[in-house]
Amino acid sequence: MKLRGVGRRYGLGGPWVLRGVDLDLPPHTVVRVEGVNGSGKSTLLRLLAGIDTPTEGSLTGRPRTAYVPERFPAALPFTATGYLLHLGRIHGLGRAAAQSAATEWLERFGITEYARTPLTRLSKGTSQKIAVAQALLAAPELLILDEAWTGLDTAARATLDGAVAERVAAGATAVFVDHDPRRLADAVGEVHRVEGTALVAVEAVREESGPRVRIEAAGPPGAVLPAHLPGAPGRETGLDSTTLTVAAVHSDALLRALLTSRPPWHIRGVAHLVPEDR
Ligand SMILES: Nc1ncnc2c1ncn2[C@@H]1O[C@H](COP(=O)(O)OP(=O)(O)OP(=O)(O)O)[C@@H](O)[C@H]1O
Repeated sequence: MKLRGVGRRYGLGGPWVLRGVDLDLPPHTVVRVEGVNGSGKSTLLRLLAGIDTPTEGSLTGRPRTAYVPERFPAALPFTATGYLLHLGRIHGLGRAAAQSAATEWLERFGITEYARTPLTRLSKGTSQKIAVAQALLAAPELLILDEAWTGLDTAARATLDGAVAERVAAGATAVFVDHDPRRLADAVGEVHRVEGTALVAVEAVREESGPRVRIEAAGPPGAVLPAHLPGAPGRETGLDSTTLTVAAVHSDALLRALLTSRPPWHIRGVAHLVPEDR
């Protein structure tokens, strides 16, 4: 998805919260959005999620999108499963697929026992698990997470981290805001900061100066590597294998992308590079 000249202000003649925002969301990428309190991070995420529209400028190329808002509207008249089924249908799943996805995500978050509990009777933590589960149900291509980890226990945070990694390895883009600067630190590919009304790209210094990993991969005869791979690895094609070099922060996502591509690639070797190897 591309944003060009996007601006948002609230009310007639209110101050601009965001203005002149240009942003490309590449596949296979985790994008962190930073900024001080009240700077416009949630405003940007709502625009990306498609639940708000810009006052000016354009968003093009809308992928299948799912969104975890900063605050989950817990007063809805559904049971946990009823809500997940409803959202699954909204995300385009058929009845059976929505049912099995709802069951799977209740299990993954360890809340199967609350399947029939009304949302209004769930604890804050369990409600937040439902808020996250509804976004993961239909394998979105763009996953927008506004402080989605807040209120989750340690196990659920790890489940969400793993789910983000799965989606990104499968080609999705994940955009998130979180108060913890270490959140998804090993997976973040791009950082953007809201400064004033502008969105500024933060240099991924860590990527350029940090450790790198070399992966030797072999595909079936004639197979071509996907054009977009996590971390945009350097490629060297050998006789019967390809050597990919990538910032270590992207190596897990790259390995997953190779192993889960169709047809899958075989991993012959993985080496951590020390600076003199480069
Ligand atoms: N629906 C709205 N109506 C009017 N003003 C709004 C609305 N939503 C946000 N704002 C204003 O827009 C500005 C940016 O708010 P936003 O919630 O996007 O910031 P944020 O960076 O996400 O803040 P925080 O870190 O506190 O969550 C604030 O001044 C806020 O008061």
